[in-house]
Amino acid sequence: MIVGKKEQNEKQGTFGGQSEHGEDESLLVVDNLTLSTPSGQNLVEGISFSLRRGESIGLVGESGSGKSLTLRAVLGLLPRGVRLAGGQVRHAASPAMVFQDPRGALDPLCPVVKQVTEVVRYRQRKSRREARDEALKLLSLLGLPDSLQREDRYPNQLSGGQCQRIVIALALACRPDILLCDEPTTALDVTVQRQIVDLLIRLQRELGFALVFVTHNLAVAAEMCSRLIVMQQGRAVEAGPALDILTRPGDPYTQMLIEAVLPLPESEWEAGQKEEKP
Ligand SMILES: Nc1ncnc2c1ncn2[C@@H]1O[C@H](COP(=O)(O)OP(=O)(O)OP(=O)(O)O)[C@@H](O)[C@H]1O
Repeated sequence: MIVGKKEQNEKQGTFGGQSEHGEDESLLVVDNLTLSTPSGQNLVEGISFSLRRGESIGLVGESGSGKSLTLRAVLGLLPRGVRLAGGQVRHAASPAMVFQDPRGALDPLCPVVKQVTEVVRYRQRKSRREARDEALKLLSLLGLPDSLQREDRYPNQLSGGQCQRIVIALALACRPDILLCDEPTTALDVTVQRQIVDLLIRLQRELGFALVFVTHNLAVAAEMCSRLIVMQQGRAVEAGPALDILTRPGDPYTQMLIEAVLPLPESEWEAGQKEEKP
């Protein structure tokens, strides 16, 4: 069952606001989520986590481990052929999603500033003029060049990194309390990946949204997120603070993912230092 704030409040009284003890409640609770095919094959099994405002969690694992399906269940958009077979997702605020393929997520026939303006206008209920001003502010926040703001550029006139920034702007135009990112750096080259990771870290600090970050790259996840869930074949094999998982992996699969991250080549200076030591 995927339940929003209003329904949840009706069912359990306090979810999404202050608890009876005055503590802040979670913005998102994924409780024993199980997704299956119509024939009953489980694709995701028993995934649980919760997030408060400003917290971040990374879902890590190899291709096909169930990360994207988990994220889609949080968004409430399961693909055809996948059904909720057990558990529930409860959110106290509506999430927005940054998809993996930035070009595919944009309308190729509409100038990018107009795309952001339309989302601001619809989601923030602003006039066309106010919405365009707000859209331009968002684009500056995302570090897009002024030229892009003055001229009406189409997605095919932008680089992959610029398209990904526009896709992030579209998600932020919804003023989300929960941001879902599905491998947002996979389609980009390594230097642009770095910029997008830094951008998301800065935006989360400034705007305070809760973040669910899906990636197969353990190093990126550990940098973005304070907690990790390591998934294999639809199940969580390990979950906990990112640092603990990286330094003391409890499961051989996690160990294998850590070893799959290539170490940086040892610099000549470091090599020299080692040789000098007795
Ligand atoms: N619409 C669908 N119908 C049937 N099976 C599906 C469907 N979508 C995904 N699956 C299966 O569910 C499993 C998990 O898929 P999912 O896309 O969540 O993996 P993932 O961990 O996100 O992989 P990747 O990193 O490659 O995106 C896979 O075995 C996949 O084949």
